[in-house]
Amino acid sequence: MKIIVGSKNPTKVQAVKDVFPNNEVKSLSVPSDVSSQPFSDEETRIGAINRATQCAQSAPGSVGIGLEGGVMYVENQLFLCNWGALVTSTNEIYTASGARILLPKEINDELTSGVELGDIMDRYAKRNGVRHKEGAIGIFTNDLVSRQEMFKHVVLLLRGQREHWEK
Ligand SMILES: O=P(O)(O)OP(=O)(O)OP(=O)(O)OC[C@H]1O[C@@H](n2cnc3c(O)ncnc32)[C@H](O)[C@@H]1O
Ligand SMILES: [Mg+2]
Repeated sequence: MKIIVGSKNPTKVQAVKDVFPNNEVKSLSVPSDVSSQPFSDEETRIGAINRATQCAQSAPGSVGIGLEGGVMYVENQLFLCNWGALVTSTNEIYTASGARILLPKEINDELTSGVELGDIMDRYAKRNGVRHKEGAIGIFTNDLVSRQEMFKHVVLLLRGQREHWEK
């Protein structure tokens, strides 16, 4: 069974390889068909499903996985949110969410003026390519949890649900 991940972002591709070490894992750049910076749980989840569906349809018999990062409000405070989706070759859809952590107010202000989180994070952390490495979650957890590790947990939730329901 071939697995196709809907992104070239190494944190996402490597998370899938970690969870499916015995499968062929390919990456494919597909649009999420939601905003480049999703602003709710719902929008982020739909982005993940859209990516996974396009991957599954790109090669008959394969499984598609979509991973999407976004932000969401909880009682007027902005949190990082993450969603994953796994779509089978018969179009069964499994979804799971990842960790949520609070983002500082100054990031909220820049995001609402239209800048993408990935770009804000590089300036904020004075690092390069944060979205492809530790991620915002790495920066704000003192590098204890990386973006890849967070996505790995999401992919484990996807794999486990599929195994449970297809038994
Ligand atoms: O190439 P793709 O797969 O699109 O990877 P991406 O890094 O753009 O990631 P997403 O589209 O899933 O994330 C949506 C936006 O939120 C940003 N983002 C989400 N989580 C992030 C994180 O942990 N660190 C840095 N940027 C993050 C990301 O850079 C985008 O601007
Ligand atoms: Mg993106």
